[in-house]
Amino acid sequence: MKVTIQPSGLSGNIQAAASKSSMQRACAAALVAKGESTIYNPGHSNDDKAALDIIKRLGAEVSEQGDTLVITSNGVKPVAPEINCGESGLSIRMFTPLVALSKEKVTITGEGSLVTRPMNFFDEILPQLAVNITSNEGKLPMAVQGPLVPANIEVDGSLSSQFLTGLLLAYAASVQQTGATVNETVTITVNDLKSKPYIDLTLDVMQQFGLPVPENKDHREFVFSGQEPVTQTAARSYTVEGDWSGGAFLLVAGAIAGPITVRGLSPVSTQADKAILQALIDCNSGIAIEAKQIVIHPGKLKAFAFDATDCPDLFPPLVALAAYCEGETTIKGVSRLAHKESNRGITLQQEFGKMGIQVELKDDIMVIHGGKGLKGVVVHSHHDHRIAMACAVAALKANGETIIEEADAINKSYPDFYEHLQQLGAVVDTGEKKIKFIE
Ligand SMILES: O=C(O)C1=C[C@@H](OP(=O)(O)O)[C@@H](O)[C@H](O)C1
Ligand SMILES: C=C(OP(=O)(O)O)C(=O)O
Repeated sequence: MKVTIQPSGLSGNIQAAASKSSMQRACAAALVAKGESTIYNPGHSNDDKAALDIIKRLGAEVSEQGDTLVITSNGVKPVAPEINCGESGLSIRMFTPLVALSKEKVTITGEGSLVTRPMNFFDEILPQLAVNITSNEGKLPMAVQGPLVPANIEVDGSLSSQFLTGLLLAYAASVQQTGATVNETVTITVNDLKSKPYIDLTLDVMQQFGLPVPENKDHREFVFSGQEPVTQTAARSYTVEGDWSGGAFLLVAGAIAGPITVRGLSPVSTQADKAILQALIDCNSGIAIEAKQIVIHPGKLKAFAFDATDCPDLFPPLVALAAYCEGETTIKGVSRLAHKESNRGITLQQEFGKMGIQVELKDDIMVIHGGKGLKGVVVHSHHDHRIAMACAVAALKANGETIIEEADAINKSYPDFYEHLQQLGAVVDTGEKKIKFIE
């Protein structure tokens, strides 16, 4: 799918989409926490759909009640021999240890970029937890057979925090259901953990679903205390948070082409990408952060310095912002980008290069030479949702029309993104005819 964007000014209000990080964790927690979970504000991105399909295949029942989902689960009880994680890195890394809670052998597959993303963490770690695993040399497909038995282990957290998210949920489920560590403790020790706030989100969701929460010793050791097995748990409800990762694109769009007001982003969220606020302040955009909304408009934008090591998904919106900031913006953490949906350091360099913005990669630092104007050209998403969204936002003040190829990549995290830009007044042609109903 091609999307064409004309230079546009924005105005008005928009509600941020549901966070796939929050929604996918809620699906996993509802599966293992047992009993009934009511999920408010559920997301409908492809990654969210993948997570819902996975929990159904692992035995949960999901019913839609208006805008709400009710998930009923009796723990991990696979009803299919295979789960498909679509293109979701979080789903595969979070659900693999959960699948391994069962004694059934389950095959784990995925699609698109996921088949080339590294999973060898599991080849090394799961056998230490009594799980049989086969993989395609550290890639998909994998097959696992448990039941996983929590043990004291030491893991590497430098490639991704998502593996740790999966282990934390699996240990919590096992401790709660089998009381495996009654009278003792069990510890996951993590070396060089990156994307730390994502682990805070995991612990927050575990707590909200009544799962045992380990003691977090400086993001270095996670210590579960023993407890008696729990057979019955009370019903619970969870509201999926507004998405700071997708919301960052809206906020940058406001800083480039606003004024706009973004609602539904909680200032007290543990989401990593809330850190976009600091960059928006540092670059001199006009921003007012209120309890229930953020109002943002362009200022005399200037270059800024930012460390995105723990919030790597901010690179694409930050590059779009930096392109409009006078001077050399530096962003640290490029090495975190190699194994996302595309190799994002390179794809940002290529696509913004086409728009006339020089992006340099110097070891772990990205330098963006901004403030000289952007050309309206044809760019390509590399089938990466965040590259498509970065290009779309950058296009808003280019000197002519921008065409984004494979623009439908946004469905992975933010299917309503182009529609939201249109609602804010951007001239965006998605090739889809809109039928207007007259009341
Ligand atoms: O746990 C999560 O929800 C995520 C963690 C991050 O991955 P890494 O931990 O691999 O950096 C992030 O990039 C990804 O989009 C979502
Ligand atoms: C990298 C991403 O997601 P995941 O790793 O879950 O596929 C992302 O959303 O940018």
